[in-house]
Order: sequence, then C-alpha cells, then structure tokens
Amino acid sequence: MLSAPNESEIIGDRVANPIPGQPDVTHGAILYLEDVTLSFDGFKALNKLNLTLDDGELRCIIGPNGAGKSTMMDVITGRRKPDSGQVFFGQNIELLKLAEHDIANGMVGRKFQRPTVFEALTVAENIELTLLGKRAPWQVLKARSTPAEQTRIDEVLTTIGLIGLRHQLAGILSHGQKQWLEIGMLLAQNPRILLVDEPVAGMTGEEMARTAELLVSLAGERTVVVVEHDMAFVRKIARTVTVLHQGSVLAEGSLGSVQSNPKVIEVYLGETPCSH
Ligand SMILES: Nc1ncnc2c1ncn2[C@@H]1O[C@H](COP(=O)(O)OP(=O)(O)OP(=O)(O)O)[C@@H](O)[C@H]1O
Repeated sequence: MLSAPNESEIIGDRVANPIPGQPDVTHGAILYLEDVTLSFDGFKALNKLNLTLDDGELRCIIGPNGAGKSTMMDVITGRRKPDSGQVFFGQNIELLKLAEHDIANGMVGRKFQRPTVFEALTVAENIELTLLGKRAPWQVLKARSTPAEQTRIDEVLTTIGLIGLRHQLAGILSHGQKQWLEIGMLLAQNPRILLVDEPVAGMTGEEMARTAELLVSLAGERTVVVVEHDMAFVRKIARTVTVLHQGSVLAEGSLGSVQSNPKVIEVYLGETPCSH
C-alpha cells in the first residue's frame, strides 16, 4: 500500500524518510556540531568544537569557567553565529541557516540560570502564555485557550509537579518551584532539545532531588542537556558527561571515566571536578 503524502516510512523504530521540516534521526543523533569556531576579538571561545547529541539522551556538560559552555549554547539556540563550522539538527536541517525564534519554536528550548516567570500571573497562566505564543502577560488575559490547550496545560503542570498550585500566583512560589515553572513554560513549546543552565543553583537539597527526577523523566521523549558546576547534582543524573575546555571537548564518557581522566584532573587544577 502506498503511504500517504508526507508520511514517514518507518523501518523498525527509525524514520527512513523524515517528514519535511522534521529532523532525520536515522543515525540516532539529534544534534551535530562540526568544527565550530567562534572568536571574540581573536580569542577563540569555541575552537573547532565537535559534539554529537543522541536523540533522547540526557547529557551533562561540565567545564571550568570560560570553557565555552554558554557560547556553545548561544550557537545551538541561534543567538550567535560561529565564524566557521556546521551545526545540524538531525542529519538534514542546517541550524545555522535558521533564525533564533525559529529554533526556539519546537527545536531547542533554553532555560537560563535565573528563573524568569511572570510573577503577577498564576502558575497555569504562565504556561498558557507560552503555549499560546503570547509575549506579554496582558495578552493571556484576553486570549482564550481551547479545551485541547487546557489539557496540554494540565499535562505540563502534572509533569513539573505544580498541578496543585495552578491557581497560585507565580510570585509566591519558592525559588525551586519557579525554576520548575520555567521548565514547564519551555515544555509548552515542545522543544526536541532542552538546554538547562545551572538548574540547581540556590536550591534546597529536596528541590535539587526533585529537579534531578524531573530532568531524568524528561529525557527519552526529548534530549536534555544540563550545564552544571555542581558535581553532587551531576552525580545524581549523569549518563554521558562531556568536559569542555578552551572551546573544545577535552573528555567524554561516564562520570567516573572523565573524573579519572588525567587531562581533566589537570584542568581542574589537580583535583577532580568539584562544585565552584
Ligand atoms: N561577549 C563576549 N565578548 C568577549 N569575550 C567573551 C564574550 N562572551 C564570552 N567571552 C569569552 O569567551 C570565553 C568562553 O566564555 P563562556 O561564557 O562561553 O564560558 P563558560 O564555560 O560558559 O563559563 P562559565 O562557567 O564561567 O559561565 C571566556 O573566556 C569569555 O571571557
């Protein structure tokens, strides 16, 4: 039987002919950075960086201050264009040709270190705002979400553990709850890759444990990249760990293997990577 136009041909659980506009993950990877170099006044913040992320994996990125972690995230989200190199989303989509807002729309969601929720809106309205693609709080008060959108809002709130606080003003949430809400706002945009920058800075031990559970649960359906200095947290969630140094990958593998790597120990001034 002929397949419908635009429908992908599924072989096993792999997509052989990706739907136009969708990433081709036939080889299992969702993101490829190839020889990416980005300089600031001649200083190479990224220096022929090569990095591949598997579709659905949870990757931790560590590295000393100035290693290029934020600059790498700027490139992946389209915030900065590199001087040279290639970035592919799946095997087929050239990310560098896309605008930042296109990348944010369903491809890569980025959570900055400090939470930026709308404090005068309720928890549910914060999610609704991003789900409806509204940029200003007053717009959400005028907009009407459909029953399907309400269901999606509830799903997101359940995922982030804030369904019981849906009518609460975001301004009175704890620091950890605000961080989860912001992750929920990103989830509402359904990103294939979720980049999370130092998610547990300032969190209590209990909040940290719940954040670990949340991020681990989000991987699989999407790819989760956690940039983190706090090694206690990395230890809780780590699968594959990438160590950046001077704009390149210094080491990659299990946490144990990178922590015992002599090059990594040298970069961390003779100690195993520890929290700053
Ligand atoms: N806008 C800029 N202008 C000039 N130099 C910059 C700029 N942004 C970053 N750099 C430099 O590029 C290098 C990499 O910076 P980046 O912020 O990517 O590192 P990082 O690994 O995120 O560090 P940290 O862990 O401290 O946040 C640093 O030496 C930094 O000083």
